[in-house]
Amino acid sequence: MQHFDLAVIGSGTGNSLIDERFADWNVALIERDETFGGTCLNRGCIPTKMFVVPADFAASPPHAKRLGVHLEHRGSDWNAIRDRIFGRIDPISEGGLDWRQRSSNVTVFTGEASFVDAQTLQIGDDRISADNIVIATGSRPRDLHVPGFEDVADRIYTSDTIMRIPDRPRRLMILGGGFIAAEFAHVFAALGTDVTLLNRSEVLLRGQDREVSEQFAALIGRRVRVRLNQKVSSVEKGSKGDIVVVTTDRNGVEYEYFTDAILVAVGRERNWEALNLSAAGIDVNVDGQIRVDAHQRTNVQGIWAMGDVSSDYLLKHVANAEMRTVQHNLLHPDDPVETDHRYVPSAVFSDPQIASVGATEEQLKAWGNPYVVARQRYADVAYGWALEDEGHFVKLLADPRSWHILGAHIVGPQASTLLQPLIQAMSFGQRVDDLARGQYWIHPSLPEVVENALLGLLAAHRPAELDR
Ligand SMILES: Cc1cc2nc3c(=O)[nH]c(=O)nc-3n(C[C@H](O)[C@H](O)[C@H](O)COP(=O)(O)OP(=O)(O)OC[C@H]3O[C@@H](n4cnc5c(N)ncnc54)[C@H](O)[C@@H]3O)c2cc1C
Ligand SMILES: NC(=O)c1ccc[n+]([C@@H]2O[C@H](COP(=O)([O-])OP(=O)(O)OC[C@H]3O[C@@H](n4cnc5c(N)ncnc54)[C@H](O)[C@@H]3O)[C@@H](O)[C@H]2O)c1
Repeated sequence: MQHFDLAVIGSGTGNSLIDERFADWNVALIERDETFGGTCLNRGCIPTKMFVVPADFAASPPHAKRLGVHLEHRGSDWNAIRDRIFGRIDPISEGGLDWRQRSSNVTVFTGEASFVDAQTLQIGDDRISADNIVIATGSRPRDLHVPGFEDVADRIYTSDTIMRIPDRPRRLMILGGGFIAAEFAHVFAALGTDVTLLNRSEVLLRGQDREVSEQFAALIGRRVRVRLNQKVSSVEKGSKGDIVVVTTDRNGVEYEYFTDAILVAVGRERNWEALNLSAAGIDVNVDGQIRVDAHQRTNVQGIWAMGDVSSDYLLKHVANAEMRTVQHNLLHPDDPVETDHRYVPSAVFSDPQIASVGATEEQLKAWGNPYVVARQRYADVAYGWALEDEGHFVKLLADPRSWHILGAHIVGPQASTLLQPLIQAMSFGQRVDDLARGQYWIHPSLPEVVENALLGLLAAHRPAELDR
């Protein structure tokens, strides 16, 4: 049996862990998928955003029209878009595997890892042991079981498969109302597909500040058919070779939709089952989330976990932060660090785009936290006039005692970019007044919408002690 200093399970964020500081370590890297590099690179963040950019172009004519420019979306070449994206990504994945296979200190195992005991892993016919084991096995699309799915299985997709389809469907039914549903609704609608977004609950992007999710639903609802509070009860082949989706609302009323393809986007499951965690005595929550402490340690000495399989956040920047914690703690066992999960931002790259960090207004109310709130419309700053903006805004929540930002929520163009100074302010404890007036804001740039939101907070609620 081969023995290693370190075994890493999963080639997504797990692969990034093994940097040059581990050159003296004998490392095993185990990946069960034929594709190397994990979700973000191959079927997650990166390809989706590479689809969003052409979609943004395709969706631009109505925006341009408001400015007096007559553009026409005369069609998009799905094959060209898809092949450009994967023509860039696939070589990165293949090159990454090739490079790893040639590294002198890393042995790549292709196969599914499962624990034999706390220091031993079985991978197919190979059995290896390691002093330290890092679990970075990520997550996968959650299955949805609907009567009739098996009859149209060749036209049911998940985020893993839909980006590589040979032809863009004329009609697409998206099941779910979260991040993935929101992003693909934009992509396919912009490129010309007739999209229906069907969600079980009454809220899209649940978990966002309520005003943001309501505005998102209103704006995306102009471009795709949004149906809330409906559950799919069955699916069958239609007489014209299409798919008939039968849904039921809360009152038991049935509806029928006709579509050419279905995208199931109802959340993700953590990849824990195959690991045989009980053989190593590793604690796991009921939903398969491996339990870790702030140092990314599981309850078993020498076994670590990071990323989607253990994190509260299924986000790549969080997986990366957790990975840096594990790296440090492996290299400096006497000086361990913790992952900072205080201000985790996220963005939904749809149209409209959404970005947020910190608490929502609903959470602050529920927690009984005192707060002040300000809203700033894009339409009321100079760059918003240039955009002839309609319906986008920044919403800020702050603590009226400390004047620290408690939550920031943006719906509109460049939301993810605009949010960054607010994340920085929260992370470094900057106060609203310092952030607003302690620096220049370039005029007349779009970030003035953030500046004005900050000034709005102060104008509405400025305490006397902040007057200078
Ligand atoms: C469509 C989509 C879009 C996304 N967009 C964004 C975005 O814009 N921004 C963002 O921050 N996040 C985004 N995410 C989330 C992000 O992709 C994930 O949070 C991140 O990739 C998780 O990384 P990971 O290393 O934990 O897992 P993964 O990258 O999934 O890696 C886990 C690897 O482990 C392998 N594996 C699993 N079990 C075993 C086993 N037993 N043995 C061997 N190998 C195993 C898997 O095959 C996989 O390759 C998106 C996700 C999806 C699906
Ligand atoms: N831009 C980004 O950062 C980005 C993009 C895509 C995905 N992600 C990550 O991936 C995660 C998964 O995305 P997602 O959109 O699949 O999940 P999600 O958790 O964001 O949303 C799941 C949706 O499915 C619905 N749902 C759940 N079970 C259902 C059922 N049985 N029937 C019908 N509807 C059901 C929920 O009501 C919800 O609307 C996200 O939470 C996010 O962390 C991030």
